[in-house]
Order: sequence, then C-alpha cells, then structure tokens
Amino acid sequence: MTVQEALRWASSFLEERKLEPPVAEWLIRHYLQVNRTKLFTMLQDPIEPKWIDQLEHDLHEHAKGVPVQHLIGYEEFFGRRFAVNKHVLIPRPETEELVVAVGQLAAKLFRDEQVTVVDVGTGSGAISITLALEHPTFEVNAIDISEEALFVAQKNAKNLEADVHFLKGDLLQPLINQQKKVKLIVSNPPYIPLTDAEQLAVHVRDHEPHLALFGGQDGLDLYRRFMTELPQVIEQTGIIAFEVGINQARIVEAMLAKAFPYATTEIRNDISGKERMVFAYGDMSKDEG
Ligand SMILES: C[S@@+](CC[C@H](N)C(=O)[O-])C[C@H]1O[C@@H](n2cnc3c(N)ncnc32)[C@H](O)[C@@H]1O
Repeated sequence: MTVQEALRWASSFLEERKLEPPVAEWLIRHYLQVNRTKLFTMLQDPIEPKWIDQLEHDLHEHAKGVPVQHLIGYEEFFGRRFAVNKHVLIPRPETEELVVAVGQLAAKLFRDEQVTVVDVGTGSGAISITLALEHPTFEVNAIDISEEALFVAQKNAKNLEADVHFLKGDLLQPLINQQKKVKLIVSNPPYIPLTDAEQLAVHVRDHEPHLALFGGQDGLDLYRRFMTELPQVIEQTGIIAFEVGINQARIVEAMLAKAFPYATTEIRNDISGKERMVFAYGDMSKDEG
C-alpha cells in the first residue's frame, strides 16, 4: 500500500463514521514523523506494514471515542508540542487567545517591569509554560490540585526548557500559605455545568478528566471560590484573567467588579465572536466602605 492509498482508506473509514477525515493525515504524519509538505512528496512511496496495523488500531480506538491527541500523545499549543494524557485537559485554541490577550494587557500595564504570575489549574502547563517562554520578564508559578496533571506539566516544562515553579494545591492556597502576592493571576478553571454532562461529546466526557471539566451544577463554583481568595494574592496593581464558558462572561465580570470595585473589568470575545475571556485590571484595592 502507498502512503496515498493509506490516507484514502483511513479518510473513508473516518467519513463513514462521521469522524473528522483530517485525523487520517494527522496519524500518518505522526507515524512517519514528517510535516505536511514532506508528506506530499511521499504519496507514492510504499508505507511499512507496521504502520498500516497501527493505523487500523488507532482508527478503531478513535471510533470508540479516544481523542487523537491521546493516541499520538501530544497537542500543539502556541506552536509547541505539549504531551497530554488522560490526566490533563487537551489544550484548546481558545486558550491560546487568552495567552495572547494576557501578554498584551501585561505589556500595557507593566511595560518592562518584572511580572510575578500564577496560572491556577495549569493542567498540561499550556498557559504557564507558554507565558514563561514568550515573556522573559515573567516569573511564573503554576498550581494544580492534581498530582498526575502536575507530573505532565513538569515534563512539558522540562522538554520545552521553560522556567516554571509548580505547586500542588487547592486554588490559590499554596500562595496564601506562603503569604506571597503576584501581579498577574490567570486561570482556565473547570467551568462546564454538571447539568451539561450528558450533551458533551463522548471523546470529552469519557476521556478527559472530570476534575478539569466540571465546575459544579452551574459551572461557576470555582469562580465563586476564587472571589474570596483573589484579594489575598493579587498585588495592588494587577491583572486577573479568566477563561469562561458559554454564557458565563457577564456573571463572572459582575463577580470581579464586586470584589474589585476600583479595577477596570473587560470581556473579550474569542475568534468566533463568543464572550470567552474576562479581565479585571488596574487598581485592585478592596472596597473598605
Ligand atoms: C480546564 S483545565 C485547564 C488546564 C490548562 N490550564 C489549559 O488551559 O489547558 C482545569 C485544571 O484545573 C485543575 N483544578 C481543578 N480544580 C482545582 C482546584 N480546586 N485547585 C487547583 N486546580 C484545580 C484541574 O486539575 C485541571 O488541570
């Protein structure tokens, strides 16, 4: 069988099961360790039988709901490869937009100053590692409650040569215990309402960690808990940046406006026009009145 025949066969396997045909190319490129351009030069080459067996196995696993990222072991985020497994959320493109927005806001507010940062619920380390690599003035901490997730994040930081200080704990408690304050708090917490569990795609519901997905009945549990902890950790001048789920932005913005009455709050849309990011920044003093 040639590479092209394998691609065609795999694509029609996927199409027949209403799965995404590009997965075929993704898998084959992974086996052959080539980029797209190189693959196009190899279409008439024979493909080794072991890769056909692997392809057949992986396609059947994918058809049962296993995400392709779990089959190949990584996802790309901000142009870098992050190892993923069943213990971490597969980083999503919306979160890349959050990372860009956070960088822009920090540049406006802090210019060349050193910026202490914490990423809460770091998962694969996608946010914390990217911020550390993209912004040399950032001193990045990352917290997760899951030991298994931290193991993956630490491995990614090592592979990508990022300097991130990882802490295990519940929300901001590790910093509260150390009485440590930071200028920038970023989080993509679990925010899916438990009431939506049944409607979730099988590859998400059955293969991604529930600790990373669900934020209580209405999805807002962690934001509510954040509001009592944030004032203890944020510096006088700071930035708080959240990713939120569909229809949550206005509610989370109102929570932040109440907790930080002197700060500017802002909602930003993602590339598809949905309100998916909420910020509070500037003067983070508490309302003493
Ligand atoms: C939606 S995932 C985000 C992962 C990663 N930051 C990303 O954007 O791809 C949420 C993460 O929060 C962690 N988490 C859940 N509850 C937590 C808590 N109470 N304290 C700290 N981390 C928590 C989960 O283990 C998971 O890794």
